[in-house]
Amino acid sequence: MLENISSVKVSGGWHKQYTHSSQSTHCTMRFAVFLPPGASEANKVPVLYWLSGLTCTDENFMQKAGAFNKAAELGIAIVAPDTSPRGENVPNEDSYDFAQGAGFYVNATQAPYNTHFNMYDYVVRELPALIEQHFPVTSTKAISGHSMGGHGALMVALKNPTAFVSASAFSPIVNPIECPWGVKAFTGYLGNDKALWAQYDSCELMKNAEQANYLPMLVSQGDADGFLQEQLKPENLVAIADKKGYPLTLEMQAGYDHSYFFISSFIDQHLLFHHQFLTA
Ligand SMILES: CC(=O)Oc1ccc2c(C)cc(=O)oc2c1
Repeated sequence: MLENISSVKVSGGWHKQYTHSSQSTHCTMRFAVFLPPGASEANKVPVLYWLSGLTCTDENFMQKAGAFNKAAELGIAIVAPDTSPRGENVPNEDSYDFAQGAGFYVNATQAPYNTHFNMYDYVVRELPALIEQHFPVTSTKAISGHSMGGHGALMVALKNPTAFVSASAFSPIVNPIECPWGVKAFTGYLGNDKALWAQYDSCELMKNAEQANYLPMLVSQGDADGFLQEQLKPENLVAIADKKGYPLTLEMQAGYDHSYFFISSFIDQHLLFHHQFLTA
């Protein structure tokens, strides 16, 4: 049961927010959807799923990315979930990079996180099913995200190559098992089983990808991003892609940082990238 909590007209389409009771995270979840002009049961549109980064909610991308004019022009719906389960009964920590606001798009195995922190199931299964049931969209999907959400987008696409037509990311954490944010989150959510960690690591997943399942992938990275060397390490993914002939394009952008100023500067390019596969 969806509860509509806001509806605002934008770029000729509609931005709407909803809450619902989630079977994956066992709490109330919120998401936002942008429906382009003309989307209807008679004219269903494809969907770009956007996964946000640490500390974000469904609102950051929708309010700051400036994606609506181009998405409206291209006829693409955008769905932005929250970045974690939330609420009084959901475990939390006094830190920006773990627990509420930092679900890392995994299914936690460790108590007390394993009841609610099942963001992988939520974004891969529950949310798309809900979206396809309640909105005028097709089942054709692409996925993108930023930082922790860039990790989520690439990882989810690599694990589900037939569910998505393309994947992209801004400033993604491409190798979480080899960076401080990822090690902290995976230890907390998944325990010490490094084989389980590898199942959520884009570099490890790309190493094992079969050519028949390769997806077009675009990564944008600012070279003035303070997290580039310690946390993000896009060169690790590029090395694997080059070795395997995986169709990954990394675009380094001079002078850009980790913020939504960067995302808003290149979101049109990412929408055009996805559009060619969403409409193929
Ligand atoms: C709105 C905004 O700027 O979001 C934002 C800021 C910083 C970060 C960091 C440091 C990591 C991340 O995963 O996401 C993220 C998002």
